[in-house]
Amino acid sequence: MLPPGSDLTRDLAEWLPSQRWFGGKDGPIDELSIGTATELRSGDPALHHLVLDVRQNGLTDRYQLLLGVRRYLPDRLRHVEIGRDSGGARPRLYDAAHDPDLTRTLLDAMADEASIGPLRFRHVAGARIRTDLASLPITAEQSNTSLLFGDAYICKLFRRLSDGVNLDLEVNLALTHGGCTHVPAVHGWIELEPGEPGAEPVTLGLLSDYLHTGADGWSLAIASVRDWFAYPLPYGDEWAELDASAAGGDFAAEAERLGAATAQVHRALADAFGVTLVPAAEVRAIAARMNTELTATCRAVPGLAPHAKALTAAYLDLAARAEPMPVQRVHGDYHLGQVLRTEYGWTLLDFEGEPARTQSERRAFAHPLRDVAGMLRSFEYAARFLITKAGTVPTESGPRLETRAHSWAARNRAAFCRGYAAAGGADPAAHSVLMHAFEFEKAVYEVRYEARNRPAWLPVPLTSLAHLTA
Ligand SMILES: Nc1ncnc2c1ncn2[C@@H]1O[C@H](COP(=O)(O)OP(=O)(O)O)[C@@H](O)[C@H]1O
Ligand SMILES: O=P(O)(O)O[C@H]1O[C@H](CO)[C@@H](O[C@H]2O[C@H](CO)[C@@H](O)[C@H](O)[C@H]2O)[C@H](O)[C@H]1O
Repeated sequence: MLPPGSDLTRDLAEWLPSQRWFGGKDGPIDELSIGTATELRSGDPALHHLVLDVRQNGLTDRYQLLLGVRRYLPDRLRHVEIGRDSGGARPRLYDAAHDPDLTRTLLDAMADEASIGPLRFRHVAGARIRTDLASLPITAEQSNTSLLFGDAYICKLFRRLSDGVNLDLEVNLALTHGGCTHVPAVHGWIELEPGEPGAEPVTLGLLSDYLHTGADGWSLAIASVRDWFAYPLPYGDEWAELDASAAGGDFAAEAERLGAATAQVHRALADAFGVTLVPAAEVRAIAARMNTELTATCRAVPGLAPHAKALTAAYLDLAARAEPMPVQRVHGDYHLGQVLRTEYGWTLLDFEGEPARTQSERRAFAHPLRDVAGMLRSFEYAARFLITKAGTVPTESGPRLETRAHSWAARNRAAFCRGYAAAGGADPAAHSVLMHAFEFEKAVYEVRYEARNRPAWLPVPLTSLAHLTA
């Protein structure tokens, strides 16, 4: 049984701001109410699914919570307790995503395709969901919470809920059905019935293959940069002549394979969702929007202003192109942290798009080279990450390291583009106007993202812009 509503909402309002995934940390919670409460398991422990309506600054966001209820709380769950111990006067409450005794209920319900209150649990046709696995939450800094079920599944529980079908579910289901092997296969999902007739269900969770042998692209790339930075320079001052292929941990072959996998996923996305042509007039409007974002970001982050002229020139070139532009569904927030290298090749994750964009902006068709530009930005980031983390590179400093970073980025950017074009994607070298505009657009987004979320990282996009616009 849940405690009285007023106690529960007070406890939740106190607890939410301390959660990594809570998106409203920059302001107070004006009001918190319980939108839906669904008992998924009775007894002790009990499991309730809650949708919380959280009002801040005149806007309401919805969050989901698996609420565990126990008479006695074992030590292993103390760190996720919600509210205070009342000395036995009422049961203890906690975040049940951390309780494998309760999360098993999700697998059972997906295996049975159960409908419980407004919740529907689903599995893909013909899938046999294993229900004998205990869960472990991934502890990485994430905006959602993912549970690992043994080595078999990863279940991503979306914390802040968006209206309608989640993009990750939509894209992964379509690509899985189309036989694309560069995304983790989907096994099941959880959804909330729409509040209004005719509306789409709201996706609550997604159960996919857990690629337990995978290593993420960012870690692999950083290992390669570290190796290159530590590579001794044999010919006195001739360091500027060296290219990054000299180091043992060269990443270029992987970058090339990643480019090929990206082109194959773009082809699969085009097959699944179609391709349309944006007329030239609309391309001009896109270029104008890029410039508006640039102006707004320069106001917020003055360090961007010295690059504004070069960026505006690239947007004007795009506007002057006077050609229709083919567009399709794309990844939308493509970077090295979104790809996993397994023994079978590269796998792409997280098709949810840029977190700061609206759902319809994220679903909108775009030119596939936008993703290519996103990944090129990521090579720039990887190349400079160790430089901004002062003290991690013992050998050289300042301009010399920047030269090394530049040569690593150039080598891997070229390899990625080569792999992309060779596998049938549009050749980035033949579309320099698009590539410049898309890469600058992404860099502006990054400047804004870093200024808001990770100010210590702001020099990374700014330094790389200095190189790209020189
Ligand atoms: N299918 C998977 N197999 C293995 N690891 C995964 C899988 N999906 C996600 N991960 C790991 O979880 C991390 C976060 O996943 P992601 O989908 O990007 O979540 P979020 O939207 O919360 O950032 C990834 O960087 C990756 O390391
Ligand atoms: O992965 P998310 O969907 O949360 O994407 C956001 O955060 C990313 C950082 O985690 C951010 O990516 C930027 O930093 C990366 C290194 O940490 C780098 O590889 C990317 O190229 C760079 O854009 C992403 O932009 C943001 O939307």
